[in-house]
Amino acid sequence: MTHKLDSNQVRIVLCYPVLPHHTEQIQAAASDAGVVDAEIIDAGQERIDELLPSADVFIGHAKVPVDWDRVLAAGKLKWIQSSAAGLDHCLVPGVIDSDIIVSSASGLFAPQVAEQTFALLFGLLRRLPLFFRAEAKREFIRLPTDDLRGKTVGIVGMGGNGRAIADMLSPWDVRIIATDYFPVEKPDSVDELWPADRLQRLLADSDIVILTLPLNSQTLGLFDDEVFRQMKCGSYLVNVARGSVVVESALVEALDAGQIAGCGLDVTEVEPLSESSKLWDDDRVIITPHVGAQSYRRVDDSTDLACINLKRFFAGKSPYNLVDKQLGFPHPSKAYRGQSE
Ligand SMILES: NC(=O)C1=CN([C@@H]2O[C@H](COP(=O)(O)OP(=O)(O)OC[C@H]3O[C@@H](n4cnc5c(N)ncnc54)[C@H](O)[C@@H]3O)[C@@H](O)[C@H]2O)C=CC1
Ligand SMILES: O=C(O)C(=O)CO
Repeated sequence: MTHKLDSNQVRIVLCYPVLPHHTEQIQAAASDAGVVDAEIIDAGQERIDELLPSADVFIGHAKVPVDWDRVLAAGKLKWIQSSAAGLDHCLVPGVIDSDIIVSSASGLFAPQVAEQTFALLFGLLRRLPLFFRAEAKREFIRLPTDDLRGKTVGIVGMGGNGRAIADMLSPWDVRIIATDYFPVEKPDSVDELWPADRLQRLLADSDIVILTLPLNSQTLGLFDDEVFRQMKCGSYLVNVARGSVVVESALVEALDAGQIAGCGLDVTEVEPLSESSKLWDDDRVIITPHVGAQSYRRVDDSTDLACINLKRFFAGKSPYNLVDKQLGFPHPSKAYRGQSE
């Protein structure tokens, strides 16, 4: 498969929070890749909709609405290197049906997402929301807390994030079970890896369920009333994937019914979460504002991957994390796992 563009004049439009040195790094990578005249434009969120139709290559993650029909009608865009692992921002039907190649940041933020998962998990088990609220009122309340050790942890989605979480969890004397769409290459840290359709079995066994699967047409609203009823009574849920995988009204009901003991949410159905949501006031809930990947390293790491993939793309090779657009995520054989070339 060759991805060489017709012209040596290539316009690369960026839409993630780059600094001038990131733009220079991309310029140098394009030059190393043999592009004679690369024009790098930092569109930012403000100008992405205006500039995307003129781009040959798009690197970034548009958080504002983009007129994809206009982009497709212009017929110029060849490749999207998403600066997010989730592709809900760009995998619209027109892009899926087009020849545009899409590659993702899958797994790139796995160490940070794993740490975020741990923060949420320990906060829940050690009842930090309750104690923080008491602290704010100068109250001394002493109540028992829960333990991680001895628990069964079920991870739904064994991609970059799921694997990093399992590796970080494994020294903690826990049993780790997981499901994945492609249940291949079971990591040593995982006790059992099952296909995605064994979710019910995973839920029945797990004291803690961690969501690390992508949002796509199959996973939208997956955690509904019925799925919550399949969870072990008194178990915990941590969602570091996408809010819309969970039906929030069903989650609130599961908490009200005591079906689940608590949840840690880095993501919600609508972001920011509505002011009127019952979840805000619940001592068994921790909400963080979608910061799993928001470490100081993020832009550097995203730029490094973009540069590696630029060289591959212009050499006619598949970029790492090449997305299967019908599935909505990369096949594991295409995964970026820190390769330098
Ligand atoms: N909270 C945050 O800041 C972040 C959230 N994310 C979200 O987490 C998701 C996962 O990220 P990565 O691990 O980097 O992506 P990834 O593409 O490496 O992994 C996704 C895995 O889920 C599996 N999968 C797909 N459908 C499934 C199903 N129905 N059941 C079980 N497994 C299924 C895939 O086979 C793949 O192994 C992203 O799609 C994104 O939405 C990613 C990074 C940061
Ligand atoms: O990479 C992703 O998908 C994220 O959600 C990061 O913010």
